[in-house]
Amino acid sequence: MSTTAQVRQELEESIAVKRAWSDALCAAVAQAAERAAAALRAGKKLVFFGNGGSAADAQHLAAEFLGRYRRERAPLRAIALHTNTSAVTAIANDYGYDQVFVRQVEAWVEPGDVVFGISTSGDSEGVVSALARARTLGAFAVALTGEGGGRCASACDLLLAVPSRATPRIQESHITLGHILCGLVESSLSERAGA
Ligand SMILES: O=C(CO)[C@@H](O)[C@H](O)[C@H](O)[C@H](O)COP(=O)(O)O
Ligand SMILES: [Zn+2]
Repeated sequence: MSTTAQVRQELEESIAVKRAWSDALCAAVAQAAERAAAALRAGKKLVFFGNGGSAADAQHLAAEFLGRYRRERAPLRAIALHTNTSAVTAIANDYGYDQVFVRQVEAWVEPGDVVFGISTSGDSEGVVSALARARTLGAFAVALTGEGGGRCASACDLLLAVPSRATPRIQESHITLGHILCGLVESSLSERAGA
């Protein structure tokens, strides 16, 4: 296969995964946005975490809320848990890598917050345990995963499972649904503010 054909094939795969999103997944994205908007309106916050490419997604989405997605509006409270490299390396070194997110969840998460654990396999221990701990602290836990949700499925309140088992294709859908969620939250908060 030529490299151009390979580019086309990968592009078609990415598009096919997005086309395969069920109505249930679209409804779940809308539900996550409603929960996030309600939390922000109540002065609560959004907390994002994930590993590797999903860490990039976590900080990307937190940045959309802190800065601006598409509308001019006040900054919104959102954090990504891997961005303090001193905390990440110290916790991993002293307590083990699996504790990196759960320990920070214990420090930051309060009742009414919404947490977003991102894992393409759904099985990364640090993400699974941080989702579960956030729930016990009174947060609403959303998991962004691949097909089936893995162990995250039973650790969260709301599962956003992209219908694929290919890590990069799942990540591409995660950032798409994350952007959609940002737009829905901005619209919801702007409508309330009469903008
Ligand atoms: O971005 C990629 C692959 O596209 C990798 O960095 C990937 O995120 C890492 O292998 C992660 O450790 C995978 O973890 P998870 O998504 O299964 O929780
Ligand atoms: Zn990637």
